[in-house]
Order: sequence, then structure tokens, then C-alpha cells
Amino acid sequence: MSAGPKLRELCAKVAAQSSLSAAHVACAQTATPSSAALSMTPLSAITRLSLSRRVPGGVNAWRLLHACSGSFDGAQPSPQLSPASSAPSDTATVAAAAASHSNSTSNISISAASNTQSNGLPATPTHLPNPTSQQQQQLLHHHRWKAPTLPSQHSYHPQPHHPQHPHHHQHPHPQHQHQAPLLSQPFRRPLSVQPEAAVYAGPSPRTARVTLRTIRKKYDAGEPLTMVTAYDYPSAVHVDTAGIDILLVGDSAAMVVHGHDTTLPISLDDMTSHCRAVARGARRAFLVGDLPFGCYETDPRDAVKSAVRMLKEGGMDAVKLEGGSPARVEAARAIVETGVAVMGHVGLTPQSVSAIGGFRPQAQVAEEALRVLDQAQALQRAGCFALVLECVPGPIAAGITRVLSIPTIGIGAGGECSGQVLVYHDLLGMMSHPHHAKVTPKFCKQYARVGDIIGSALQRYRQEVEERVFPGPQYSPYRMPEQEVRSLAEALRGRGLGAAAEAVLEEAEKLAAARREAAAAKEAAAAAAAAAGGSGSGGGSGGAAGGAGRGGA
Ligand SMILES: Nc1nc(=O)c2c([nH]1)NC[C@@H]1CN(c3ccc(C(=O)N[C@@H](CCC(=O)O)C(=O)O)cc3)CN21
Ligand SMILES: CC(C)C(=O)C(=O)O
Repeated sequence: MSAGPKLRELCAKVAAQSSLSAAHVACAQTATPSSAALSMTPLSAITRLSLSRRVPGGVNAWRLLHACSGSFDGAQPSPQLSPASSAPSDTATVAAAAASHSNSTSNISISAASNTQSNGLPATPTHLPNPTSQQQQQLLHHHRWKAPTLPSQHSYHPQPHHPQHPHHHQHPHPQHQHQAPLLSQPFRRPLSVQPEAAVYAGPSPRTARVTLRTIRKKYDAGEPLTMVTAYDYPSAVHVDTAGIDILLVGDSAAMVVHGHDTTLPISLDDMTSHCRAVARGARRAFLVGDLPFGCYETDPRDAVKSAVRMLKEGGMDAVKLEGGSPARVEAARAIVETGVAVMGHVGLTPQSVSAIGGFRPQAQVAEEALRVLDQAQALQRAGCFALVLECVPGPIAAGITRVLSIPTIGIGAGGECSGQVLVYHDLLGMMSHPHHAKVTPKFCKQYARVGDIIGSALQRYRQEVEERVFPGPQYSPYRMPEQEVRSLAEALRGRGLGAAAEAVLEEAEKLAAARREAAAAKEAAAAAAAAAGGSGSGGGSGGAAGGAGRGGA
């Protein structure tokens, strides 16, 4: 199955361009019969797949190539190999070139020996048969979820992500997969109509998920726990990829997402919907779903039912409930006894806003502080794995944290808690408009002013549309062959639609002229770069030339 020296040479080029060691790109001629039998992938299939889908950053092409070239050293991908760099798409391009050079029937094989991670587990699919590109894509989807999870780890090093294309991925929830297939169905079932470009699938998961054990280890080691709220897919992706330990689908969604003034109106149905979206976006963080007002207070059995829904329908790992009164402690105990992890919440409990008379700081007198402490201890005895302490003075939080043997997660509770939580929109400065300033609590630090960025982007878009700057030729990608344009114009005239024919011809000519201009500018830039660099890589200008050719009127 020798593919000839040309393919070998091009494979070396693939390795060079992608910062892979040449050994990783094992060509067919070096494969032993057994490894060859294990892993034959027609490169032409990769070519078709990677070129047929215009995925910015070449994410999918990258993954395919990854799958076909064996594993990289160790479990962590090198930055060059992440979709954040341009290397993947280059790699795909060179691989495509290799395929066409060595004719489309050449095979590339994977060295079976190299296809394990440093933990000894298989890294990526070793066997890819010879299906259509669509089948091949599905196959990769299938294999992706077989990626092994590493043992629990403490320190998390966020991997570089493509800035515009954060790792989109479904939530694998491996433990659900093994324990109860039913639980995982809404989150991992591939769409029956799988889209051509699996942009939302992202690279295969490589990081261990945060579990109760991870949380316990961090707590025991005195390392601060991090928690942030998320309410939908993009916020979950952001929080998760930032390496936050715990992702809380908070009932603050009622306020920051739905625009209510309190958290009371949100329903359990709404919350499970938020949870599902979050579960699809998070792959590492421990997921906690807030039980909304009214779904757990009446009876411990209601509490259990609601909690079970949060896991079963919402894909959460645990639930949170507010309050430390005896009835709440009973509810917490009943849920824990059902086998669902519970996070408690004392201090300011926003669901009691009606009784409290506002979102006020709590436990500012000793007697009240002792009551909060009693509640915290009762919740711990009921089996809660952690507690949120909200809006209490730092010293009270410090005392409670010292006395408990489960972690406290503070919000407006000073720096001595075992961890901290903030609302996503608050810390990002999403609501920086003065109107919202009054609903952003004093304890929130704004780490950005994302609301300003969003506002100015939207204004620029509006302006460009109003001035007909957008879309322009650059964002008008769909072409019609010259011949077809002429036929269309003729047909339109035949129907007495001369004005429409004029419009067709004018726009076609305008776009063609813009393409010619762009191609000329690209060639000039390439020439200048070659003149300046001397040993430039001489980037392919075939596309530009083709464009100019097609555009010629
Ligand atoms: N965006 C947002 N961030 C939050 O932290 C948050 C929510 N929403 N919704 C649910 C609860 C409500 N929270 C809040 C909301 C406001 C204050 C606040 O501004 N308190 C004032 C006192 C107000 C009063 O006395 O009435 C303060 O000075 O702390 C505190 C916590 C915390 N949670
Ligand atoms: C503020 C946090 C702790 C919360 O409960 C929520 O976001 O609903």
C-alpha cells in the first residue's frame, strides 16, 4: 500500500506546517500490516470533508486530521494544535494537497502504537473505514464521546481556544452515560438531522470533569473554589472554558435573563430549560441547578420530585435550595437521601424577598448571626455538600466557614469563605447602563464592561446597514457563473422584467469588479511579502487567480 515518495514528502510537509513531529504523521508505507489493518483512512475523504465545509479555523478538518495522524504527546494538546492557531487549516490544506498529488486512492494510516495518550488510554479513533464524508463525520462524533476522562485533577490550565469559536461541544456527562442512559439523552443525542458543519461539536474533551471528589479535595487543600452563574449555552461555554469549578444555573435568571425584579416568578419548567442549555455547553464544571421558588417548600416529596427533574431533565449534577429553617433542612435531607447532591444557601435568601422586605444584608447583629450559623450547621448535618453564604458581614462568614466541615461559597460575604460566586452578568458588566446599575449589588466587581462592547457593536452594525456599507462584496459570498447571470437577465427581459435584469447585471458586475480588485491586492501583498522575506512560504494564490478568472466579464 505504498503511496510513493511524493506522499511521504508531503506528509513531512504536513508535519512541519502543523508543528507535529514527523513520526505523528505516519504514512502508509511505514505501517506494519497490523497497524495498517487497524487504521486505514483514505486521505481523499479527509480532503473532501475538510474542503467541503468552510469552517473558520478549520476546526473539523483539524479534528479529522488529529484522528488520522495518531495522538500527540500527552493528554494536553500543544497550543499550535488547538483550533486557535492557523496551523490546523494549513494542515488540512497540505493534507488535501498530498491527497490530490498522490491520487485519490492513496491511503494514510495511523500508527497504532502511537495512538494512546500518556495515561495509556486510547486517544482518538484508530479505525476509520471508508465512508462518505457525512458518514465519516458521524463516525467522528461517535468516537469523540469515547475519549477517556482523566483522573480527577486539581489544577486546571485553561486550554487556548479559538477566540471567535469557543469550544462548542455537547456535554458528555460520562458518568450519566454509564449510570443512566436516560438522563443523558437530551444532552448528547446527536440531532437526527446532523448539520454539515459540526461547528458546535468542537474538539474532543480532554479535561477531567469536576466532581464532588474534586471539590472536596480542593476544599481539604485550602484552595478557593470558584463558582459563576450561567443560564444558556454561550454563557456555559464561557464559564466552563475559563476553568471555573462550579457552574450555577441560578434562579437569578428570572432577573438577569427574563427581566423580573425578583427571582420569584421563574418556574421549574423555565429553570430546567436553562439547565439543559447550560448542560450542553459545559463539559468540565460541576453543574448546580437552583430549585426555584415554590417547587420545594410545600412538602419534602415535592422537593425530591423537583430535584430529580433538575437532574433528569436539566442534566445537572446537583441542586441548590434556599433557607435553613427546619422545613428546608428536611427538604434538603430528603433530596440527599434520594441520592441527589444538595448545595444549601443561607444569609440573604432572595426567594424570601417578600418576608425580608428587600435584598438586604443579613446577620448584622449577633443574635441573627448565630441563627444563620445554626441553619448552616443543620444543613451540613442534613448532608449538604456546600453552602452559599449571601450578603453577610465578613466576620460572620469567616466564623461559619471555620466551624463547618463543608465548603462555604460566599457572595457579598467577605474573603474568608471557601470559595466565591458571582452572577455572570454582574462580573462581566453586561448591564452597565445606568438603569441597571441599581440592580447590580455593591459587592460585585466588574471584570469587564461587556455591555459597552455589545452596545457599540450593535450601533456600528446599525450604521453600516443604514449606510449600505454592510454586507458589501466581502460578505456577499454566493456567486453565479457569468453564463447563468446572462441567461437569467435574458429570461427576465423575456418576461418583461427589464428592471430586474438590469439589477442582476449591475450587481454581478459590481461583485466581479470587487473580486478582481481583491485578487489584485492579494497578489500585490504576496509579491511584497516575497520581496521582503526572501524565503517566504509562497502561500497558494490559486484561489485568488480562480476568482479573478471567474469574475472576468
Ligand atoms: N444581577 C444579580 N446579581 C446578584 O447578585 C443577585 C441577583 N441578580 N438576583 C438574585 C440575588 C439578589 N441579590 C442582591 C440584589 C441586590 C442587593 C443589594 O443591592 N443590596 C443592597 C441593599 C438593598 C436594600 O437595602 O434594599 C446593599 O447595599 O447590599 C444585594 C443582593 C443577589 N442576587
Ligand atoms: C447569587 C447566586 C448565589 C444565586 O443564588 C443565583 O444566582 O440565583
